[in-house]
Amino acid sequence: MTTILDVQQLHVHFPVSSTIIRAVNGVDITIKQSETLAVIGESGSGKSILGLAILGLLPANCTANGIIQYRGDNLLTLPESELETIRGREIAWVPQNPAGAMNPLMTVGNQIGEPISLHIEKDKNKVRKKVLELLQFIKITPPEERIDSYPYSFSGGMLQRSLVAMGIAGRPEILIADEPTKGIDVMNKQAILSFFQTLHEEGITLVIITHDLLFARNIADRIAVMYCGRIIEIRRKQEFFNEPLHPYSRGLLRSLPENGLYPIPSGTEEIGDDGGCKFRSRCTCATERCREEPQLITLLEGSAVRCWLYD
Ligand SMILES: Nc1ncnc2c1ncn2[C@@H]1O[C@H](COP(=O)(O)OP(=O)(O)OP(=O)(O)O)[C@@H](O)[C@H]1O
Ligand code: NI
Repeated sequence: MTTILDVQQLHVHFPVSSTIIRAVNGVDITIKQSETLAVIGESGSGKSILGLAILGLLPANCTANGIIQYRGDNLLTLPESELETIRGREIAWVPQNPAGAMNPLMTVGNQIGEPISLHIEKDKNKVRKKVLELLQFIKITPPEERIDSYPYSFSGGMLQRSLVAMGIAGRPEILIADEPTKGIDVMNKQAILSFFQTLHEEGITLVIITHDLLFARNIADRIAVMYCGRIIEIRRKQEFFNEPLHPYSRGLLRSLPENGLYPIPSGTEEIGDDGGCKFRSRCTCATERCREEPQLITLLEGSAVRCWLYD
């Protein structure tokens, strides 16, 4: 399969008072055209910052280094004007927090239509027709009655689905969605799952950032696990759920209700940036060697783990 996005040695650092938060700390990941990749990992592991770095939407108070190769360009060094033409049209972002992400003073229809009129179609009537189709697709019905509504009149699930519609309105090659199922009920989750499946069938490359392992299992071709700003395991979905390799991944799966809800132990000591494995204070398999940072060890094509157990 062809590579659509190649991230190499990505670092995103936030200098905060006397220290540096290494939100993304050396991520290497190759995303294949038309695959669905789920990025999982606990809160603060750097998932959203990784997504924002790809979109060129990082906050101003950070520094980013490395390579994000897309069609011959390093997105990290591309001028803002060029990033603007890529954003929405080629790579789109579905942000977390639907309520905060929409403009309360603009109708939902106009917001969904914006990427279409920016990138695809100037004719207002044709844009409206496309927005109606999108509303139908995300099951906000009847579209004719909903298109001129303001966000306050939508439920959380409807707003979340509207954000997905905004993301796909510009017909992007790559859609990156940040926690698309957060805080929504089972019905809405099911609806989001089926839109993503349809998009996947249409060949759109999907990167889904999620806490929800079961959602990841339903939707993904591959699973990438982040821990402290690094990818510690990336595997085909089936392999990952059958036999997770990294001790942290094994802990994640054991914490699922169906596997007994065993919690991952919290660390006994705070591990600073001493160059060793960040998980070692919580790891039951840790040895002396783990004071040294493990490399990402490639197992098969597209499959790797960062742990000395597999060296
Ligand atoms: N604007 C910022 N200034 C300083 N630190 C930040 C900023 N944004 C994020 N961080 C830090 O970067 C790290 C990674 O954050 P990120 O939002 O990517 O985590 P996440 O994996 O998406 O977490 P969650 O699952 O809670 O969304 C965290 O330690 C966070 O505190
Ligand atoms: Ni996040």
